Parts: sequence; structure tokens; C-alpha cells
Amino acid sequence: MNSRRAWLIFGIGAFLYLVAVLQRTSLGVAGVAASERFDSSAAALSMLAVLQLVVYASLQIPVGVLIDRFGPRALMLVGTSLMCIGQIVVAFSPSITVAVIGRVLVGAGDAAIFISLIRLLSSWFSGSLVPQLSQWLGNIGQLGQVLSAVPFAWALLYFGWTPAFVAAASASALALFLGILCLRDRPRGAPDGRHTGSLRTAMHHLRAAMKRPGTQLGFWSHFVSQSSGTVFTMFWGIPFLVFGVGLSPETAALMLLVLVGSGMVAGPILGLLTARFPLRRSSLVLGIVYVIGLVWTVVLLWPEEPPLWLIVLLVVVMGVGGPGSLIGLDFARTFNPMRSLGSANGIVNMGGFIASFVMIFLVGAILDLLDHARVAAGEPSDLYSYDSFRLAFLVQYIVIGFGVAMLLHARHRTRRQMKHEEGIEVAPIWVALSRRLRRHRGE
Ligand SMILES: N[C@@H](Cc1c[nH]cn1)C(=O)NCC(=O)O
Repeated sequence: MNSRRAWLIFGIGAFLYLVAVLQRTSLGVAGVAASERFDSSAAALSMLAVLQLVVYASLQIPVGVLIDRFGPRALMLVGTSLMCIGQIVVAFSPSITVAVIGRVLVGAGDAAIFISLIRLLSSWFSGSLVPQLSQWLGNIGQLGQVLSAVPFAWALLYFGWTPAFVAAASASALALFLGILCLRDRPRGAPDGRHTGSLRTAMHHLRAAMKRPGTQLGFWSHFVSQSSGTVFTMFWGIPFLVFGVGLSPETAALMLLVLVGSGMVAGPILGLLTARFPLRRSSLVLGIVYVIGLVWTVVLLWPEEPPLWLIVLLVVVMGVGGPGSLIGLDFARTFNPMRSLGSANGIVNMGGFIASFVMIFLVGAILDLLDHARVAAGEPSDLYSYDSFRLAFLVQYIVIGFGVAMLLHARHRTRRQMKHEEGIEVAPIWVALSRRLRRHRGE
């Protein structure tokens, strides 16, 4: 535990995750190139990203169960191989149909990485280091977005589609090699935590994890906090900024980097706040979501294309949502026993990705609808006009608003259960704050 070998595992694991995020986000950067290569509609292109996310999200529970059965190393190696093959398929795809197959493989491989890594952490590290390292892992992984926004985008521009995607696949091949060489499930002599029970037992643990209000609270926390940023970085950010707002592709790519940078600053702070105020984790999540919603409202109400400072503010607040979603995994950790933690993590980690694929698809569908209406009215086609984006992005209020309502419901049930089982009563935040203020004043 916490040994030098553990730090090597942390480094290699983080590299595998970073490469997974590179593959995951490469399509967001290649969206414009994809529309030229495949000559497709916005909805068809968004289907590429949506399918990848659907596959990712739908495999979270099976992967969680498989981690508990076969250990995280096996899952990480299989996942990295699938991503490598998937990107090769995308590299040589002559049509959008073949590209879809490639991206499905990428989504399937990606699904195995993060929750395996979170599980690996618990075997190699102990104590209060674990939640802090989870935030750092999340942070390091997001650097994969930097790799897709800078070297990958550069390779795409100068060498074209096939060489850029082959180069991305090579990064997965390197990660696979290092993973085979260095990753181990647990320190030598540590007990084998894998369960060898039947599928029925695994299903029993899964059902129990699903039923727990604390797991549901984690799911909705993940759903509401990271989805706005994921929609932006994975698909609609670059077209919105380049064609809608009118930024240069370089400035648009820089905005995605600012989003990642903001998450990197926020992650450790949120890690500390989560550890310091465990009973206020949901308020932390809600605070993040309300601020994201507020800034989006200002952007969408701005009379013309928003100024650069407002776009910077938007990406900064969306960036906080990424590490904010890890609070959801902390709910899974604290409200579930170890035996069903893999499954609980899988359930929670689906949240943000389900919200994202629903919104990516709806934004694409609305853009297409508005453009058809424009053409039918005799105007020239302008698929990515700023006004169309303004309407399409309104879907966030419906999808995330629904998530907030569900989060509040799950929180109410979680608090009721805590009071019933442990006698812990959590007062509303304003009551707690005014009590604290009164104590401070010595009243
Ligand atoms: N929200 C991310 C993690 C994160 C940390 N900092 C910024 N983002 C998440 O849910 N990750 C799961 C994954 O597979 O990447």
C-alpha cells in the first residue's frame, strides 16, 4: 500500500486513462473534417458521437460486475485494445457506416478504463489519499483532451484523416504495451478481492446497489454536473464556437483547453471540500450546476454573438462540472459495501454520459430541423448558424433540469434513510449556515 510500486501503477494507469480520453474526444476535434469526409448531415454526424456514448454508458454496469469478477487489469487491457482497433477502423473508414463501427469499438473500450482505474486505486493506496488521488487521476486523464485539441488536431490539419487517426491508435498500442508490462491488480501478498460467486450473486449485489438511495444520488449528481461540458468537448463545442460564434479554429481549440485547465484547478479543491464537508456534497453539486445554468443563460440571452470573455467564463464553469461529477462516485463509495462497489461505480458513472448522449443527439436533430425549415422558406442553408445553436442548446435546461429534480428526490430519500438508520439529521444548507454564523457571532 502507498509503495513506490503503487505510484508506478498510478502513473501507468493514469497514462492509459489519458490515452482513452484522447481517443474519446478525437471525434469532437475532427467533427468538421468528418462532415467534409462523409458529406453527412448534423444529425448523422452527432449519431457517431451519440452511439459511442451509448455504448460507453450501457457497458458501465457489465464492466462494473466484470471488474469485481476478473480484476481491473484485465478490463483495462481489453479496453485499451478495443480502442486501438476502433481508431484504426475509423482511420480507414470509407463511409460513415464503417466509422460508426469504429467509434462503437472506441466507446466499448473506453467504458472499461475509468472505473477499473478507480478500483485499482483502492487496492494500491489506502486512507484519505484515495479520494484525493481519484481527483488527480480525473485531472491527468483530461489532459487527453489537450492531446486531441493540439497534436491530434494539428496532425489532422497537416497530414489528413487517416494518418491522424492511425497516430491516435498508436498511442493506444503504446498504452497497451506499458499496461501489460506494469499493471498488477494488487500488491504481492494482498488478498485477492475478486469474487468468485455465481452470476446470480453478482446480480444480487447489482440490484442491491441500484436500490440504494445513495447510489441514485450519485447517479443524478454525475448526470447533472458533467454533461454540459461533455456535450461541448465531445461534439458541439467546436462547431458552435467556429461556425456559430465565429472564432478561429485555433481559438476554439484553445477554449477546450481552458475548459480542461479549469477542471484541473477545481478538481483538488473539490476533493478537499468533499472530504471536509461530506454532508454537503449534494449542495456542492447543485451549486456547480446552478452556476453553469446561469452562465449559459447569459450566453444564450446575449443579443448577438457573445464576446470572448463570456465564452471563457462559460468554458471555465463547465470545466468545474467534470471533477464535480466525481462527487457522484464518492456517494457510491460511502453508501455501498466493498462487495458491490464495482457495480455501484458503474451505475453512477453512467449518469453524465446518458445525459450527454441525449443532449448531443437532440442538439443535432434541432439544428437539422431548423435548417430544413430555413431552406423550405427559400433561404440558403446555414446549418450551424448562431441563432440555430441558441435554440438547440435550450435542450440543456430540460434534460439537466429533469436531472436536478431527480437529484433532489434522491437526496430527500438518502437523508431520510440516514436519519432512520444512523440518527443523522442533515439540516437544509441555509439553516446550517445561519447556525454557523450565529455560533461565530457568539449568539
Ligand atoms: N467527469 C469525468 C472525470 C473528470 C475528472 N475531471 C474532469 N473530469 C468522468 O466521469 N470520467 C469518467 C471517464 O470515463 O472519463
